[in-house]
Amino acid sequence: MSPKPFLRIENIRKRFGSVVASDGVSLEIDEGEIHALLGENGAGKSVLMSMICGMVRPDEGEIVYKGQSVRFNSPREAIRQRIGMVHQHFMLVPNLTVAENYILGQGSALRVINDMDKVHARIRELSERYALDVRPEARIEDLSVGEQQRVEILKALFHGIDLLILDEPTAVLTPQETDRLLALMGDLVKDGKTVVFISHKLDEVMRVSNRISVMRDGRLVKTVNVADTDARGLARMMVGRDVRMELPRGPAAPGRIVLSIENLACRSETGLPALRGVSLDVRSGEIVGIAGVSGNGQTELSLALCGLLPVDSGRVVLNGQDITGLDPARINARSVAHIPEDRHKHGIVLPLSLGENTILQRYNESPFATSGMLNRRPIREHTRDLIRRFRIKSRDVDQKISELSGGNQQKLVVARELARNPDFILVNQLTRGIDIGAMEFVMEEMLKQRDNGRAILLISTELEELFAICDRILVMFHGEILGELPPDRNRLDELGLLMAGQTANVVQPPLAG
Ligand SMILES: Nc1ncnc2c1ncn2[C@@H]1O[C@H](COP(=O)(O)OP(=O)(O)OP(=O)(O)O)[C@@H](O)[C@H]1O
Repeated sequence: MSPKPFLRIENIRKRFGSVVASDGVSLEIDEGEIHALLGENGAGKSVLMSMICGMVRPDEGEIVYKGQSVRFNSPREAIRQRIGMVHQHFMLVPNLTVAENYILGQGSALRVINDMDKVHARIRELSERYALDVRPEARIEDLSVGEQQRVEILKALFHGIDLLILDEPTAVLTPQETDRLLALMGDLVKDGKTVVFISHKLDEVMRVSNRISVMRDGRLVKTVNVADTDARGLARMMVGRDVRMELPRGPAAPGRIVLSIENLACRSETGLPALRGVSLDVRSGEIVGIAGVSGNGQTELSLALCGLLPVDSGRVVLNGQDITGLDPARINARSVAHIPEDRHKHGIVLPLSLGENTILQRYNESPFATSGMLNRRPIREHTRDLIRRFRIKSRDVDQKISELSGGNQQKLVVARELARNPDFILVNQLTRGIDIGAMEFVMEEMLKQRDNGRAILLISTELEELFAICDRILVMFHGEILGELPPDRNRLDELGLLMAGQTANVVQPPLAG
């Protein structure tokens, strides 16, 4: 007889108005396994996991955990039963320390650990045991995204968990941080814990999981052993068709210089030098990639280009005009599209509707407004058109964008920005959170924009994305451009060396001008 499953979900249903997020899902998780959950954007992965951790209440169905039927009314109740979840967007209070975040709202549950010294000691102990590098006194706002994620994971361990659910944990991590996280999952399992993680990255899913469940349209398609499948088969199961791993594309035909960056220097939000004299040109009809380990000035480069970070010295010239130091609205108005790295901070306004988000920068433009009044019909028609073309899974244009799945929010940002017919498109992490079927579509759209003469600067930590659509790749290290390479996968080693800051044996780009 097979052992009783650790967690059994039976015929779970969840609707949001007319959207069926879970349509009778049954799934079993074994104790001590790493179980990956795959599926297209909006397939219902996050909602399903949120029901297990008490964030969302199912309409119907049963969750049987450690042999008992359970129904959690809040994440706190789930944590009491030793189930923790780390969400796509972290739930930490930025101006508090790590330790303060952990005890926030704990009340009487903290009787056992009733003074701060003990809390700090416990955090240090767990941090050391799992090599998490988390300092209890560190303030959340001073930490990088990768560090904040480790703080979230340690928070779950601090409260004591047997089951850890991670929602797209590697989307925001560098390759090195990803390796570290995957190793951590292995360590947790060795300590008797069970891990469920959601991902769109088939290679990492294949690397660490024991079993993989694929969801589509609110249903479970299948659960497979990792040994019985491969990336191509998984992609087909997810999307329902074969996904091309290589995009066909013709050579670029670069024209005039659209964007010219000259010796740009600026500091990060925390006041440290971030760009140390960056110079580059982007011509019409080409996609220039910026590769690099994140934290080497890419964030500051994109923020400075769209007026969100002050420039210390140097110039940014767009279509022959100096735009250095202009405010974001003025830069926007000069035919610059921006697909930001952090969509919640710079891309969308969560409490607004899809329609309102679609015209964020055009709310006083014809046909969307006349004499300061919004025209609902053209806004709705334009939004509906984008939803249809980009296959954005949504209920209605008046729906709040916060109700969309993460990948569908990203698709809306990409669709909105490309629809503005910009001369220059600045992209930082194009496909973050987007499923592999939609990724193919979004990358093809970028190539179409290139062929229509747009100038595109694509900053990415995903080398595959850079190889797939860029015409040349520049490498950033310590706030400088260290070199340039063609998008040739055979030169991956050279690219890796440049990303690590080593310039020996690498051909330098010709001097600009
Ligand atoms: N609070 C909500 N109100 C309305 N609809 C919602 C809400 N939360 C989720 N949905 C809808 O439920 C469906 C499933 O969403 P879910 O976030 O689970 O998708 P996902 O598989 O995690 O997608 P992604 O890969 O893009 O993160 C989507 O159509 C989404 O718009």
